[in-house]
Order: sequence, then structure tokens, then C-alpha cells
Amino acid sequence: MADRKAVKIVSDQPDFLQFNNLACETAGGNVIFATDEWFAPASNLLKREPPEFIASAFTEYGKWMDGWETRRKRIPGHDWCIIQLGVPGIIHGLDVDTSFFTGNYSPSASVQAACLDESPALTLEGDRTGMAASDSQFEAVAKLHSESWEELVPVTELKPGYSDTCHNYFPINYPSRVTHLRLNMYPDGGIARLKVYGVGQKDWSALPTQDQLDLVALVNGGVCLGYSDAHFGHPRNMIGLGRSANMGDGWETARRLDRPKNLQVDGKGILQVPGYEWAVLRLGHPGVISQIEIDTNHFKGNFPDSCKIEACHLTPEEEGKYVSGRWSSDPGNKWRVLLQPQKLQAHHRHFYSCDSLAQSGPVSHVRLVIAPDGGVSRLRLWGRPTSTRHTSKLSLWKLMA
Ligand SMILES: NC(=O)NC(NC(N)=O)C(=O)[O-]
Repeated sequence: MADRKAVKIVSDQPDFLQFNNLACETAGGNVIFATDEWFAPASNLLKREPPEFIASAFTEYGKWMDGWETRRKRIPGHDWCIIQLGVPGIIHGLDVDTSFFTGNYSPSASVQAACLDESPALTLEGDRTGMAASDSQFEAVAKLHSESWEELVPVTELKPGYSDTCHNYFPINYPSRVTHLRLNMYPDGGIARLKVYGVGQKDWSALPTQDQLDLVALVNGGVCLGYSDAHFGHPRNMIGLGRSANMGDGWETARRLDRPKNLQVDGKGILQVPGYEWAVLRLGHPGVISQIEIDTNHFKGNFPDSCKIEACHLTPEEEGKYVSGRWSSDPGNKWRVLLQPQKLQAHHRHFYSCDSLAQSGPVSHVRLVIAPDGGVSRLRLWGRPTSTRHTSKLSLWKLMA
């Protein structure tokens, strides 16, 4: 399976890679305009799967490439595209990934950001035949919606798409909510993927307080802050849109090596094992949880035997203590059981309503514990936001050993 790739955290990788990809097509990200898409469409930038190279693949336009690739420019100007984020939010870092673009990568790029009320009504078309919109045409349309596009990344040289140079990481320190990005290539060329790492920011004031919603959903500002293991799939996948596409679209740990040689179960049929795995998530807004869904979709020979959920309410300052440095798996004994240990089934949606939940107060963080290991495709925490606002300050992400 192409995207079932081990998430191996290498120490020189930036912390921001742990946040959500707000531009991913599976989160609703969309390219709304590109100056030129001769060799390969800009929508490829937002694909979830890692870039591929197929040596024998050609189209009538040239070599098939898995990314956005424009013509060799023979007229003034440069190429650019506009991306509407699937989830508007605060951006903490970018990866301009040039994988497999070697003799045809874009030598330099810059990125601009805007917070637009709605998508610009771009009727301009970048195509494979004529010349696309000029900068002045674009400005005329975009300025109707935004005073200015802010520079997130100045014009910067990119590295070519060899396996050891393809990731061009840019930490971003920009405190405002972003809805759209403009990616500029100077002057032309190819970029495989644009990953936009950050945390969603929802306008909670517009929401009737009686509404129940999934408080941990990516689109509602949920974010994974720590985990014990993510060998096959990152826990952030659990808060993605809709049901999971495949096993790669979920949280999957490696098999624990401390499993007893002969397994035993207790009276409830739950395996007696010493080890477990965990993931901590911060809700988009503190709230009272009244229904939980744990979906093991696609995990058939590798679903966890059991799970439980703990929860707590932390202020941003308290959170800072646990997240700055290393997230402690036991933040000052603040965890309280929300869902008692439950036996799980393969490839199944498990629903737990208020009667099964052990507490009713407002919570801001949860810890999903699975035993001994395995995969969970989705976690949904349905509830009502409470009036206290959790200002999500930037959480420095660190992995635990
Ligand atoms: N061999 C190539 O990749 N050539 C060209 N690109 C594609 N995709 O065909 C080019 O000129 O950059």
C-alpha cells in the first residue's frame, strides 16, 4: 500500500511536522488557480500519498510527473498558484517537497498568505494551450477580497528532488488565521507536494451553543500533541474528515515486543498485557463530551484488543508545562477516566453514549490508550462546547522517547 509508510521521527526533522496538514486534499484543500499546468496539474501538490516516480510513464504533454509542473517559460513572469486551505488556521511550518523533480525542479519559490472571506471569484484560467493570467489580472481579482497578501516565505532557493534533498522545510511564525496561500515558482519548474502544517481555527462565536459537534475533529481545531508510537500511521489521521480511505489513513502502531508468549484474558475477555500505546489530543474547544465513536475501519488482523479514554481540563498555561519539552504521559495526575476499558472488534464502528461515559464535566484534552497495540482509523468526540475559550497558543511539539 503506497501510503502505509513508517512515521519514523528523525531528530533533525522540525517539530512542526507533527501538526495537521491543513492543505491536504483529504482535508478539503483545493487549488483554485494556476498559471500553467502543462506537464502536471497543481492539484497534485495537495495529494495525501507520497510522490511517486514511474520511469515509463509519459503523457501526450511529456513525462508524467507526480506534482505540479509548468512549461519551460519563454515569456516574462513566473508561475504561481492559489491554494484554498481545507481547514483555515494558524500555520506553523511548510514543506515544499520537490521529490523526483531533478532536472526540472523549480529553482526558487516563495509563499504568500491571506485570510479571505471567501474564495476569490477567479475566472482566469491557467491551461495547457494559451498563456495564463498575468500578475496584474490576478491582483485585480484578489484585492477585491484582501488588502494584501502577507509574505510567509521570501523568495528562497529550493533543493532538487533527490531522496536526501527533496524536503524544503520552512518554519513559520505568523500569528494570524490563514485561508489561502499563493505558491510562487521562480521562474517555472516542478514541485511535488506542498504540505501546510498547522492547527485549524474555527470561528466558535458563530456556533449556537446547543449544537453537538465533534470537538476533536481536524476541521474544528483538534490536534494531536503527543503519542507513544506511530510506526505505520500518525494519530492525527484519526481526526480526519469522513471515514478512513484505507489502513494508511489511521493511527497504527508497531507490534509491541513485550506481548506475553502465551496470552491470557480476564473475565470480560480483555487481554492481560503489560504494554499499551497512547495518543494525546487537544480538542478544538473545551466541552462536555456526550458521545464517542472509535472506528477500527480496515484494521482487521491488527485492531487493538481494547481501548480506554482519559480526559482532563488544562489551561493553555498548564498545557505548556506538559507540551513544552516532552509531553508527559501522566500530567500531574490530572487524567480522569472518560471511557472505561472496552473490548474492540475488527473493522467496526464502536459507539459509546452518555451512559457509558464516566464523567460529565468540561474537558480540553483526551488520551486514547490502546492495548496492546494496533490500529484505530477514527476517533470522534461528540459534545457541546463550553463557554470558556481555549486560546490555542503555539504548542511546541516534542516526541517522547
Ligand atoms: N524529461 C522531462 O522531465 N522533461 C520536461 N518535463 C516533463 N515532465 O516532461 C522538462 O523539460 O522539464
